[in-house]
Amino acid sequence: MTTHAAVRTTGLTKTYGAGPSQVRALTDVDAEFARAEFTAIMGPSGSGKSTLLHCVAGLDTLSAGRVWIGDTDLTGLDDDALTVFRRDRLGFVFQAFNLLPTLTARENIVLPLELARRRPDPEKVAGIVDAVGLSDRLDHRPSELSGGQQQRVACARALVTGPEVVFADEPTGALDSTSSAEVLGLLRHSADAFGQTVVMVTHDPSAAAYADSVLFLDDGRVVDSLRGPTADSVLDRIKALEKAVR
Ligand SMILES: Nc1ncnc2c1ncn2[C@@H]1O[C@H](COP(=O)(O)OP(=O)(O)OP(=O)(O)O)[C@@H](O)[C@H]1O
Repeated sequence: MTTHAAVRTTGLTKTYGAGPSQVRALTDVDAEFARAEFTAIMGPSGSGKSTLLHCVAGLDTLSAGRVWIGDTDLTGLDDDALTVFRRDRLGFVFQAFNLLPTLTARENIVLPLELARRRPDPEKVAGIVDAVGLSDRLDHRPSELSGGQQQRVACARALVTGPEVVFADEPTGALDSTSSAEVLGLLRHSADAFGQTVVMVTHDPSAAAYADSVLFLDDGRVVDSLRGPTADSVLDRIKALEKAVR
């Protein structure tokens, strides 16, 4: 299956649990995330944002439907193939940083290359370290870094393998506004300078304004989208959705 989009879903449905306690987190989601673009996913709490991100990133299984990354049907891969695919082709940034505490910043950054038994290209690694502005903190452990610095290490780690798609789940949720701007600037740069596709879940309209477009979810369905968002236009759209739901 050839597709122009970097990431595509058809009929993506996800339910948790069974019987009366079953929760339908996503219903029949058809979505496309354009190549080399930065897309934000927004929506009220519980609307299915994290579930969508986890399903398209191969971190969770679907109940129905399909997910393609480029020409690869993720739903057709077994667990081992999926692990290798995620390691080699995707990057992840989470709200909680998820760095290994006993490793230095430098060791955390190159870990994905080591896991893939790929030799770090010193020039490339230096370029990424430079882009994240951490050259003087590389020998520090995560506990010796600020939250913003830890998240920049996590971004460098996500970018070091040159992934096609970077998935970010509330990457600025635990950061102050200055650190948030640095991390969002990095994600923007990875789309603009490296042609990477970025898909980010956020609650924050000013974070979404860094994206090329915004996909709005409500109650497990895609209900709206917006190109060229600004913080104000995103906020207006959210208010309109809230009114429509009421
Ligand atoms: N592991 C799980 N088991 C059962 N229900 C779950 C599980 N994970 C999520 N859900 C439910 O699925 C729905 C969507 O959750 P999800 O976390 O994707 O929403 P969200 O939009 O990311 O929310 P938030 O903004 O609060 O993080 C919610 O009703 C949630 O309670």
